[in-house]
Amino acid sequence: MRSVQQANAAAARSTSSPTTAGTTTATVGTIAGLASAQRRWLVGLVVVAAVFFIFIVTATSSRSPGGGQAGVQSRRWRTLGDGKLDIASQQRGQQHPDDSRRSRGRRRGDALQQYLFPTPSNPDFMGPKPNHLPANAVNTSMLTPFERQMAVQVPHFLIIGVQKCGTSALYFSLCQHPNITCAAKVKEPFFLSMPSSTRYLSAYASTAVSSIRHQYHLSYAATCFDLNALRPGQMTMEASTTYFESDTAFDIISSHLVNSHEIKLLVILREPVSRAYSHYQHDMRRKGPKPNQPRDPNNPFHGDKYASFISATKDELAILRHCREVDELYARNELPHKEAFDYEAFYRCVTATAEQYRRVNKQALPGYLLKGLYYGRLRKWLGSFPSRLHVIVYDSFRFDPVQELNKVALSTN
Ligand SMILES: Nc1ncnc2c1ncn2[C@@H]1O[C@H](COP(=O)(O)OS(=O)(=O)O)[C@@H](OP(=O)(O)O)[C@H]1O
Repeated sequence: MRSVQQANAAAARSTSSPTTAGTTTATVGTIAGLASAQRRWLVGLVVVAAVFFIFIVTATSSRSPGGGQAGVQSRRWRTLGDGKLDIASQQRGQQHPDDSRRSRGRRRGDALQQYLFPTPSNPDFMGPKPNHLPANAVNTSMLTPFERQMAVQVPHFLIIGVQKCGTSALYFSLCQHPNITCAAKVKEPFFLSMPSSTRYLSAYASTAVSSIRHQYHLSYAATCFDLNALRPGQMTMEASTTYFESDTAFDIISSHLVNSHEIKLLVILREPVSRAYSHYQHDMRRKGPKPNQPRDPNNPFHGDKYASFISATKDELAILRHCREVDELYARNELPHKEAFDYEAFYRCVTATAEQYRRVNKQALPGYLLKGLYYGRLRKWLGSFPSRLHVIVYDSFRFDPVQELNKVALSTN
């Protein structure tokens, strides 16, 4: 038997065959030949390019688990300048769990919203100064041209109210129109009745700086709409039932939006007692006691006051009666005023007494009956926007929706 050393020596001889050795020698000879032919610079260049290429590939893959595409994406996100939102993780090279195009658009819109209309949780916001945006304001020029074009599409028409008058049915019916894009994030964004909207706008009201108006529009659109879902050339719509009775919304629409935009307003009104009862049922469903759950003593909707519609409307009815009596005194000339029925005075009395009630009881009235006093508000809106406001009667819409929708289509062109 051969020894182990003899076997290893034989194996070593067989692996370093004469053919391989010959090839290696020939290659070395060729390179040496090239060098000797004064092409050494070419070889050097090829080696440097190869090393550079390997370095780039390694660096990109270690920064981004998703490969080169995610690397590009993280740079794109960084341009928004946000360090608090998901963008921070994008900067670290991590992809958001939901990284669809739609989701990215939504997050971008949220970032925009936070910078232009910061919430109390954003301590950097001290109120804007004329001609001076907050230092950390988002640079809206970083939006893509498509997003800019889409974002300035402030709603072409608004459903301004009234709560429990069929606004949802109206909104979703109009959404089915082929010329309307329903890209709303929510049906009721309440954007124009938010106090922060007035604060922002009032600082700029006198400056008439078009870029500020542009930013306002951007932020409004970004709040209402999923920017990626908007389509060029289509109308957009927003529905917030608080606008009808909100002075803030009225002021913004009349001082700002109507001057810069062909906006149309829709309001749908319902017989006030049915509206009141629908409103009461809505509140009880959301805030009232639930079966198999203990009653909360701190929740007024769990107490006796809201146990029935009659008891829930007792205080509001008392206010209406009180103000009506005041008016009858006017009518009998027992007060210095000579007018017969003075609705404005009646409405002022109701508003003032409801405000007094809120201060004394530290709680606002739910408005089951008071929200049905349409006349005072309607007069204000119609007085300012006679050609822009289209009024729909709930019963007509309920019984012949097609005809009413056609009238809306005509009124909004
Ligand atoms: N198609 C159609 N036409 C007319 N009315 C309809 C329609 N669909 C629903 N409803 C009734 O509308 C009431 C809800 O109104 P809103 O959608 O404005 O409510 S909300 O303010 O958005 O919560 C609510 O009234 P009540 O049932 O009396 O509560 C709905 O029944």
